[in-house]
Amino acid sequence: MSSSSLRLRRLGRRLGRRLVVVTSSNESRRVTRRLSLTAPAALPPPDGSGPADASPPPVAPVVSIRDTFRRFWPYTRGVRRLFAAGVLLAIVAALCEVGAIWLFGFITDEVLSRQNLGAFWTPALIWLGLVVVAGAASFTGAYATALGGERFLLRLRGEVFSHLQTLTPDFFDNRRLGDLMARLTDDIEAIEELVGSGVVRLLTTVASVIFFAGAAFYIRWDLALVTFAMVPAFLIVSKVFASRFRRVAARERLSNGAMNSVIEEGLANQSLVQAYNRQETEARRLHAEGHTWLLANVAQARLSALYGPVVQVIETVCLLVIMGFGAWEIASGRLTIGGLLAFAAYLAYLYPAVQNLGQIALTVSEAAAGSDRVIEILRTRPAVTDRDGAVPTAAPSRGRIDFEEVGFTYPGRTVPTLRNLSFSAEPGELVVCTGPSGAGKSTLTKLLLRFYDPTVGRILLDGVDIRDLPRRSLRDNITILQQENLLFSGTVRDNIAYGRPGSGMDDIVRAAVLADVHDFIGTLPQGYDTPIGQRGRLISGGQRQRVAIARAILRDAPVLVLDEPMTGLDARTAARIMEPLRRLMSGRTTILITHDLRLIPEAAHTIVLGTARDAGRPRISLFRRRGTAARPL
Ligand SMILES: Nc1ncnc2c1ncn2[C@@H]1O[C@H](COP(=O)(O)OP(=O)(O)OP(=O)(O)O)[C@@H](O)[C@H]1O
Repeated sequence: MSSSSLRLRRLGRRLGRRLVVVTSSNESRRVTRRLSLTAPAALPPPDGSGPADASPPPVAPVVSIRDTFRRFWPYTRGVRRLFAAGVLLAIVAALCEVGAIWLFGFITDEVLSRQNLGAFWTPALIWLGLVVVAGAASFTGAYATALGGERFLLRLRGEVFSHLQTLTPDFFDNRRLGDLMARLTDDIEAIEELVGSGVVRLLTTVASVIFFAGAAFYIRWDLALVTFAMVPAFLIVSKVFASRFRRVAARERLSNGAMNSVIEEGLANQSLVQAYNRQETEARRLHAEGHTWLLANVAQARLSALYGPVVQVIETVCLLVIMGFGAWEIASGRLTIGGLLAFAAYLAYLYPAVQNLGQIALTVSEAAAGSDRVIEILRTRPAVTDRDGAVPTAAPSRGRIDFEEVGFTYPGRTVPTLRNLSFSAEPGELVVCTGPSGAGKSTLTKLLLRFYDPTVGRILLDGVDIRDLPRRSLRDNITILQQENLLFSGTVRDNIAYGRPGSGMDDIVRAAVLADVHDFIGTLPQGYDTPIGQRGRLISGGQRQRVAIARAILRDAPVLVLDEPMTGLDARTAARIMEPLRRLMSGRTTILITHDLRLIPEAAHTIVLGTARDAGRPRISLFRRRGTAARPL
């Protein structure tokens, strides 16, 4: 085999491999990662109005590629210029490559064949110039496309996240957090690959195919026709391998997900694992999942390794065909050696571009599957919305609360959780809500915060039906303190200031003093700037509770809901919290949910809720009034 044909083969192989193998494996990995994460999602009703977020998670609907574009193309506003620049610059780079290959043929004929060094310099310099321009264009184009794609992702992710924040907590109770996270990451990337960089890739690949095929035709149209007959072979091989890649990569993603959950669970529950001496069990679980992952990866590697030689065989057949016909054309004086080499080089660029087209088609249809899952979230309506013309309450409100004949049944349930619940809390008054587990005490809080609306009856704040208030205004008037108070992983100061963003240090310290946590904060290494770890795990339960009380004091809302504030605390810690709690409750309308009847002062109003065992009876079985005076604990 001549050195020029060897060079051609190498050139063809290198280019082909670069454009084909890498793309295939990366794409299929990405695509299958998404497939493996496909999880139950809510199906919108046929009228397209979307499911309410309280519905159970069904399967995501199938959305056509056109609908996907219609839905997400508006998000490219502001970045379309970047995408257009990406396309134009990629086209410039491709044109430069066409020119460079032509010069390669020219140098072969005019310089090498004729051994005329004088004719070398000008084309060599132009070639170099073209390569520099192609490099600069391709760099800038890739940069513009990446920038556009990332901005698109940022906007879409922000939009989906904001929408998720409008959905009631029940939506999240019915979903797997990991699945939602996958939608916010992988699935949104899939949409970008379809609507953003996918479009750029498609246009530039089509342009490349036209340029390289046109150039090959220009050199020898009959030879081009013969060699183009080989194109379907690339497409078939590409398709066969891509589908296998997808299946294998899907297995890899599945086992990767399973392995990650074992790691996540094991690490999250470290104290339980160690306390129960289950380290070996966890290690065995990880090994089992890791082994499945290993098998899937080996299968993937096997396919990748096989793909190269198969493509190489087809390339060699192409090359031999070109050589055979080329030799004949050269012999009959219709083609020069330089022309033949340039022709072969054009094909070396053309074949991968053609394969890329097949790959794009696959990616596009798979990416549409990911976009279904995001559309499904965007279509989900909040179970509770603001009424048109809802007017905010006076800020702050007086804090009078009325439950009037309130009844509530959770979506999908038949037995009501609450029935005929009526009580009033005057401004500053304490109402204690007690009853057995499952009686609906926390449900009452959810209704007050409008996470749900009552099925019957109504709830009033200062005499206004809370359905007539914007939810933001309603919730600004209510502070909730739960059994397990949720803290963030920031500093103590961040966590207290969360109650009222923009609070000054003086206010934060005052709240901490009232919550009896200031002295403790003083013992921390960095005082108020000490990080408190994930969910505040670096401080004790009682300390967490007092930080949460400081946060609630800073928030300074007229209505306070305390949901089992002492649960999980020992008697001494609970006693320590009493005083700050009293200060917090003082002057606020307080609904205290508790099992602990010792907490109930004589003067408080008490609501006792019934349980499901009270078959046939109203859930709210008793409303007792022990007194009328409003008194803190
Ligand atoms: N999101 C939900 N969907 C369906 N049913 C729910 C939901 N949340 C709670 N329930 C049901 O409603 C009933 C009341 O629950 P709730 O949490 O209000 O009880 P609770 O009195 O606060 O109980 P505990 O004292 O144990 O905290 C329970 O039977 C519970 O299973």
